[in-house]
Amino acid sequence: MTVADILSSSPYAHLVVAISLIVTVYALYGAVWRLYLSPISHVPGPKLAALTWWYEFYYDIILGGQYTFKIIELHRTYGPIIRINPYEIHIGDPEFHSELYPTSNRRRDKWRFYTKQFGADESSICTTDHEHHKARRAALNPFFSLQTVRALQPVVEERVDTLMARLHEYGKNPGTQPLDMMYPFSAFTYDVINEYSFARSYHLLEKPDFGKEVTDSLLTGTFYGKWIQHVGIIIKLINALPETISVRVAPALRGFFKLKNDILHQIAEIQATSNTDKWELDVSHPTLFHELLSSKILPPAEKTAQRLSHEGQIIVQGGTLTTSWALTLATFHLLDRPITLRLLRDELIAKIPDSNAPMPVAELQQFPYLNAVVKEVLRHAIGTSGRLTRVCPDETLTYTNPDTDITTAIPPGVPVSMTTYKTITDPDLFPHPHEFRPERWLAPGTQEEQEQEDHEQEQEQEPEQESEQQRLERFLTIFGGGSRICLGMPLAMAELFIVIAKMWRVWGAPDDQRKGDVGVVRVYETTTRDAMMVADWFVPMPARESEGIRVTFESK
Ligand code: HEM
Repeated sequence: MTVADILSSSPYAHLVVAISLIVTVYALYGAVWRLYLSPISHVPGPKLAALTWWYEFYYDIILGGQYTFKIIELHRTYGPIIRINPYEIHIGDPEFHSELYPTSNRRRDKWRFYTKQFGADESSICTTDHEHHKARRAALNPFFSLQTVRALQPVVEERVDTLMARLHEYGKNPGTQPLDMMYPFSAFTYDVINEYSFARSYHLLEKPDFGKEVTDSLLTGTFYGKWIQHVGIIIKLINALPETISVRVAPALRGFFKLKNDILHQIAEIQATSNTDKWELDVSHPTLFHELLSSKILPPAEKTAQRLSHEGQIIVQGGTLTTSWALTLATFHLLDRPITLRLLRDELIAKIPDSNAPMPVAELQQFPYLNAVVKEVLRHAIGTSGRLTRVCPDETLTYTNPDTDITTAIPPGVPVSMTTYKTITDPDLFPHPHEFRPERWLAPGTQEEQEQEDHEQEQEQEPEQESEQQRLERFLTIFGGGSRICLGMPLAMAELFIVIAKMWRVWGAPDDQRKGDVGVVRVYETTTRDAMMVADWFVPMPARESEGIRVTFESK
């Protein structure tokens, strides 16, 4: 059959051929543009990644959260600056962090492809425009400032005491199953963020299974993130369906919908008391929504229930799994490397003679070994394992490769990202990166010697010279950086310091029993493999077959 035969065989044949031609020419032009004409065509990287999104899709969706690892491998092949998809550049040099995420007011927008994954378009974390984000963030900041967190420490402490009581009760029953620590710690962080922000506690800590379903649904939500990012239509379709149908289509999202609805419901309740004498009176302390609804910074359009619910949703999601994973890893690593637990307990017992006395965070943060443990725990926990992408709309960034002295210009408007996981596992910065070594954060010598040394150095050195420890801290970019730095950092730090101090002040390991201990904690069939990230679902995920970080408690 000739082309002429085909064209004359159907009245639509001409149309089909014309459309095919247009699509082919368009695809060819797109390919040529991406490979040779794009403003970032000069940046090294695999041609396939520059040509098509399917490259990233393959690693993240088909192989499951693997692109972060692939990016690190690509850096080894192509150098510190690479192109990782048709539009985005990735930088693997930790020194570039302060340039990409500056603390000054240089504009840093976000990229829609990055923000899509959170499924809460009107929240601060998803706000692409720099100035718009600044306004939204300014309204949130006072509620999560260091001062507010310290003032609301009793809210955190009440939940820590409940957590401790639950663990003690658990340990009284020798026949009970080992505990996957992610559940009690997630119950704790979930209760805290809800009580702290919305004066509402779900009391997951009091539930027999520590509210496992809630933690599982939050984990499922993170799994959907990459799908939403790559196949955005999914969330649109699910949202367009009536909820009764959407929970059937995606039953794993049931918990997520409940979270959204609860938040919307609470906002409506608070809005209803506005301008009445019930405003603030029906809760134990002002809530985030009281703060936002009465904000003088935000215009009315920013105070809609829909927008505030997006803000609330991110705060609950962001405030739960990140910190609970860090606490879970702290439990494992301290028990897995007994010398670290022994040194920590020496310090806690010496500095906190009465284990029932209040432990103000500001004081705990002065304990050198506890500080080192928290930093090392954060480094292992990674926080957000995915790359953080920014767009500089009005400046040309330049990156100079320190090995070759070659400078690459990054035109305005190009999405650029860095990955904290790469930095904190870099053996040149953190030797034996997968080992738990709090001592890397301590200066050599005793604390007193070090203080003396620091003092002498201060006298001798130019003020801008940084010590090795300060340099390492600069690379501990777990909370992000610049104007978009984690909102909940002071709260997360308070939770980590208080829980680790309170727990290990009174619980010992089998070979480390002290006077006044309430019991013994043992690792149960858990190895370092269970504590390692093997997939990046924006938060780090351990191996699928892992049964979690499991321990047993034996109360005295
Ligand atoms: C160890 C615990 C935590 C880690 C490692 C962590 C990490 C991060 C990181 C890396 C970002 C920046 C994301 C970006 O650049 O797009 C971020 C943002 C954020 N975090 Fe956290 N986070 C933690 C705990 C918390 C807690 C307890 C809260 C509760 C309030 C929270 C709420 C948020 C919010 C609302 C944002 C968005 C801020 C904005 O865009 O202005 N996080 N977090």
